Amino acid sequence: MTQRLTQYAHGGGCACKLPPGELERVVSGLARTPRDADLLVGLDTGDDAAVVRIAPDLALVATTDFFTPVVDDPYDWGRIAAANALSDVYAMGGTPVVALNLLGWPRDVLPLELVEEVLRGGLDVTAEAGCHLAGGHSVDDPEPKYGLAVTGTIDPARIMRNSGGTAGVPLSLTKPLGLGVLNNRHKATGEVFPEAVAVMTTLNRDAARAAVAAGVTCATDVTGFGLLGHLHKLARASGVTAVVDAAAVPYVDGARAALRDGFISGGARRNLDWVRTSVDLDAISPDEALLLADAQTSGGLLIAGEIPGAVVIGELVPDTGQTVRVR
Ligand SMILES: Nc1ncnc2c1ncn2[C@@H]1O[C@H](COP(=O)(O)OP(=O)(O)OP(=O)(O)O)[C@@H](O)[C@H]1O
Ligand SMILES: [Mg+2]
Repeated sequence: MTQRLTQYAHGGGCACKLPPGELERVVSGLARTPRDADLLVGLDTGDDAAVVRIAPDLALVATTDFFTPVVDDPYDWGRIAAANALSDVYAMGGTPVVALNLLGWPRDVLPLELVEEVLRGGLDVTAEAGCHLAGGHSVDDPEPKYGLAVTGTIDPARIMRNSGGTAGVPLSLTKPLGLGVLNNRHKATGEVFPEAVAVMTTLNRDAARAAVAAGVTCATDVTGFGLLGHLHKLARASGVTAVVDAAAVPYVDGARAALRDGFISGGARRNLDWVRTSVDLDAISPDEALLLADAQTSGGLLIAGEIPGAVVIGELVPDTGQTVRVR
């Protein structure tokens, strides 16, 4: 491949998100806007998507996500970005219905054939999700960016909120971690990690369906703030403490080696700095903490409950004064 897409990105995938503390500061003013009763999920708890009731038994789910290239292959990047954008609908328990492309492209430096591959990847994944891809918006941009705005539907009585967790419930994770360190290694060396690409392009659809069917009321997806960051948000919003068994957390092959070889992202360190004062990490090594804070792209669902095929990584307990305790 002559053009390495990741070389045009200052940071890759969900690791290019604004750091969590800064994001909460900039959106806090918006959350103070008076809220209509039909806005079932708004900005209050920083949940995965907005949910608006439009009929007694029907609500819309709306979300958007886009980011810089996370892999060099344009088709794979398109698939990953689309799976990631759809994921926020699944994380609420919804069904995606229509998606619009969001595209930034440095038209002077990168050939248009590459964009066609990116968009083909996005189209294939939205089609797999049974979601229409029916438009978009494109700008000339020094840095390539791609993602989707997605609208879906949801049963208002079966929303999985990040604030819906209760003590005594197990915590499950549906995809392995380590995507951030492996993407970082790929960007630095060009090595390809097919297992990581397979994980990132897998839809969270089946996991979400299983969770909704099991009556789960609390879930989120694990993306740029890492497992520790998203678990911190979930526990804080739910008013509980999340206990994690570090040894039970699954990783993609090669993740530990990538950490050992120094391919940790700035995002992982920022995530860790953000949660450090609220999280008890005394039982694990600094390296293990970095892996748990590793910024994921198109990661799995973190579910307060159990579903077939997901790994139980801990449980929710009554609030101990800290949001997360790793043991
Ligand atoms: N510029 C913005 N204006 C208003 N709200 C925003 C803005 N950026 C983010 N948010 C909101 O802040 C919250 C956290 O955003 P964030 O992108 O971390 O979560 P997310 O949508 O679950 O993303 P993902 O799971 O893909 O990483 C969400 O409720 C999101 O809608
Ligand atoms: Mg999310």
